[in-house]
Amino acid sequence: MSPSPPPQLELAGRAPSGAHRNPVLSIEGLVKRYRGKSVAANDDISLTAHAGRVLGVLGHNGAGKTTMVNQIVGLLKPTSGSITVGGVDAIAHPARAREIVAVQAQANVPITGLTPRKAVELVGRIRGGEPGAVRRRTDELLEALDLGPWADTPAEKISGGVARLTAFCMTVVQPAALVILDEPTNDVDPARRRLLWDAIRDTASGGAAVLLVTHNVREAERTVDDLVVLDSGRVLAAGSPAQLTAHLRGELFLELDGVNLPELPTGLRASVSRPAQRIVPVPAERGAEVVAWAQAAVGRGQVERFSLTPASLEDAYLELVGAGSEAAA
Ligand SMILES: Nc1ncnc2c1ncn2[C@@H]1O[C@H](COP(=O)(O)OP(=O)(O)OP(=O)(O)O)[C@@H](O)[C@H]1O
Repeated sequence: MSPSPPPQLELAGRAPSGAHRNPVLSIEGLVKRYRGKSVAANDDISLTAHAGRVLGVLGHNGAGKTTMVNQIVGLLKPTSGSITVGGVDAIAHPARAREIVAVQAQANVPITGLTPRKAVELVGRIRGGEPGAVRRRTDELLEALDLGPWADTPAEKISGGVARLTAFCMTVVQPAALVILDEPTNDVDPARRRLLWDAIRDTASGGAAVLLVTHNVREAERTVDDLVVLDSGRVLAAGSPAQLTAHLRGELFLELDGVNLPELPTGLRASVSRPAQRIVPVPAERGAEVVAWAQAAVGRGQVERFSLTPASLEDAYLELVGAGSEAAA
């Protein structure tokens, strides 16, 4: 049985209860066509981001995420549509809008000649922080991300992951109304990635609207309040993780790993089929039967490993953008 189609979901980041009436970022009908390209990189995107909330933007390679970010910060001029940041028309007045935005770009800013601590303090001072406060905030961030061992190491000797975390600290060392993070977890090890997700939540708790661009659907599920799923430049779905997965309630997902996978039980069909992996939606009432079937297949050596779990955001995402997504692999 294949999962039922996703319901019509409300448009991105709309305040769930009217509690967030003043969006920090509001995008309406955004279109960007690169010269010489027939397909729009952003095709009628609308979304809002609110203070105190994390808005995740999910989408696989080429979905149009970075194009959207570059327009918000004035690096690219939209073909049409509007972008309002803190009440300022960000297309007409990009410099004014940028004053209240902090961005961690996909590529790290080079900090050659500095240490992580010096780089973070320097940005804090450049952005108008008082020296003592910047020092304290830098210490706090370095500790929160367990960067102590590298804090005073020359940039030339730090790893990609430490450089990525340093770039995050540089972005949030001074408060900003809108914080944009473009793939902040790239290259970061699993233990520090958890710390980083906590730090991202703390950034929103501190009052910022956080726009988080990520491929990491599994981890984003625990961090974001609202989500926008982009595909081929368009908003495919938007809402909270609970809204996006609601139609899959009562559905379980069987994941099978092995090089000689057997035929599935009658009536079941894989939604993801890779050479040594299947992901199979299973109605909850067939759970016990399917576990017995999978255990028998393990006994015969046809399945190396299996799991049966409730639907996750990743399952909903795969259903939306298609199983071939690199993002979800
Ligand atoms: N400067 C450019 N000129 C022409 N086409 C571009 C340019 N930058 C991006 N594109 C195209 O626009 C589309 C969206 O790209 P974009 O980089 O915004 O996607 P993305 O979701 O950020 O992808 P990724 O996750 O790989 O960074 C792609 O088809 C890409 O090839």
